[in-house]
Amino acid sequence: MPKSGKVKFYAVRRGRQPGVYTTWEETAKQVIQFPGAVHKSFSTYQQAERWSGVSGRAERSPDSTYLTSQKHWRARHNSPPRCRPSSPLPQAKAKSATIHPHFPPEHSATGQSAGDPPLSEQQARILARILNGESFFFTGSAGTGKSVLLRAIIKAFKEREREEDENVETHWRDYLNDDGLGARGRGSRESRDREKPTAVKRWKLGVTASTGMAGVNIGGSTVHSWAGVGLGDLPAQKLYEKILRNKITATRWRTTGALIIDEISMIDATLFDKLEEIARKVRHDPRPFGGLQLILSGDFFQLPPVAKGSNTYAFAFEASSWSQIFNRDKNNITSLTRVFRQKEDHFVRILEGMRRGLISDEDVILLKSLERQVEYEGGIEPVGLYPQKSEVATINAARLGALTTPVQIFLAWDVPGVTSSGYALDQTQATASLDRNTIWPKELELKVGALVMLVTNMQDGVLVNGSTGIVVDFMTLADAMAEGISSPAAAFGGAPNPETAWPVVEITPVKHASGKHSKRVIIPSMSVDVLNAQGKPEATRYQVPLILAWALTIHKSQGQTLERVKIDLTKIFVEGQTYVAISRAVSLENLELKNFTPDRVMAHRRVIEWARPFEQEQADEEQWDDLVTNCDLEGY
Ligand SMILES: Nc1ncnc2c1ncn2[C@@H]1O[C@H](COP(=O)(O)OP(=O)(O)OP(=O)(O)O)[C@@H](O)[C@H]1O
Repeated sequence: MPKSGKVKFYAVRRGRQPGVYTTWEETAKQVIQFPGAVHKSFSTYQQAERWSGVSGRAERSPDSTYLTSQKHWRARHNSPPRCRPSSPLPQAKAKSATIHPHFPPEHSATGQSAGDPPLSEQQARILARILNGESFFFTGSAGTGKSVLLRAIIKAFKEREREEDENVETHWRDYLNDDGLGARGRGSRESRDREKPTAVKRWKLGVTASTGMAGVNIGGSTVHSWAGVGLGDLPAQKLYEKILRNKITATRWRTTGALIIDEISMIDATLFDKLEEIARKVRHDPRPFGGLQLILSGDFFQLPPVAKGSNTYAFAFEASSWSQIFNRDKNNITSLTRVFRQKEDHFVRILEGMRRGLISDEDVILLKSLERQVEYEGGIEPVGLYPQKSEVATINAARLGALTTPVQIFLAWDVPGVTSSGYALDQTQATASLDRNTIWPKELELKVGALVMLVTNMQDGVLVNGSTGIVVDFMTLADAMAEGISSPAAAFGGAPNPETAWPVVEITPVKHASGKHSKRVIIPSMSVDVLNAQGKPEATRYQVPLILAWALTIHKSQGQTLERVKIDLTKIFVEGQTYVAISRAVSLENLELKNFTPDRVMAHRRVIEWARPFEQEQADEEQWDDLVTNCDLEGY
């Protein structure tokens, strides 16, 4: 159960059997599909009982309370553990505090990329397990820091890979040059015994995602391109043969130690199984995924795989090979539980219910009350989120057209590169790839007064992907500096033309983070790469990293944190869409919601059923951890 505070007791006021429950599984039985169900979570039993209005009917189940670690407990005891009467009261949960991780040198995690916050204890623990070579799937509600953790993992692997490259080079030199003849020669006993360096590099990491845009966001490619499977439509055997014909792709499969796939919720089961089979065959290794360490990230409650022709899809967790890699025995699925994006407990709780398709009557009333216009000081409007592309284009064009100030057009400069198989793209292909895989526009029309959103991180930790503002002027870099207008350090990376007048943007003040203020910045041209599977640019676009922000598709907003949001839910058409949209907002105060009705809250039934046991088990384990941390246990 995600928490900004600690949640332990579920009070059901209206449901099949009102009362207090200690597990979500029991609670869900009372409220799911019960018309008008009302429930709420509390950190103490007394509060929950009072709120439920039902006394003496608590369904406290010892079995569920001590589920996972009780295996260990029961090996020695006949009864569940109890705190000694003299034991101190439970403390605030230490594990939700932010800490700087400490690891032994061989597993040191140097942490997050520039501008990211330090990892929480839970994020750091997952990083440590991944650096120990375990395949791992980390999931979690929106805003629990999956992307932050992923960036830290990539950074740690890159550092290790550099060290490993140096070691492998030395190892080969020793292996080949021993006795001056090489190990293939007559060499000494020592040289014959020397182990041949392995082809697989443990720290060589494939950085991929299910979509091009998600891939660009983490500095990787699509998993399709990395794997050399094109659209992945052919049978596995045909794809395998295709890969063998391409030496570079086959070598990539064979030498990689670990593979990241981000936004795994959008990969369907058939592709997952095909990749697994290909991995075994290409790597000549019978283990699942050919022994490749798999690092998956994503949230199945968010956007599902894109349905093709038949309009049906199966989730990756329904793939037949999934449970060979991720299962209870390995304990290698973890849900990040602390929500960082939203600070209000109440909002976090509403989102948590919504993620599972649940909404109480009280919360419906609250969400309906958000259909109002929020007045912001300084007049910077919220970003509008809509389900459909066509709506977005119309709204932005109309709003820009209504401004009477002169238009400034910034044309992107696209530079073709090469694909991972060495094929040089032409100009049209490069532009098509950039349009498909990035949100950066080919042609950007701006006017003073336009609402814009930044589409890249500025590495300063202040201006981030998703920051919004209003264009207030156009200036050369020199003039802006003379006027004291700040220019992000990253802005100089693209060596922009000194004669060009670039947009000056008044950035929305960030209310919910300390040390951040409204400010004017000049945003010159910068660059974005679509990388091929070898990490080299397949195409590069130089452009001002802004888009019009009166309207944005919910799809493109995935992964973003938005300070001021306006959402129209009229045309919601897929499970998870309402949740993705609303969870972009950081506060209820700065959220405008149009046309909210409970039926817009849809979660996929198969995802709910799949997630329940492991989320339950994790919640129980955390309760267990609390118990042993906070209690002086009797019986040991
Ligand atoms: N350990 C942390 N300490 C403080 N803030 C954090 C931490 N981890 C993440 N955050 C912040 O929480 C917000 C959401 O993080 P992030 O985008 O990584 O979440 P996510 O789980 O990937 O969300 P989504 O599923 O919506 O894409 C960001 O503003 C990020 O800086």
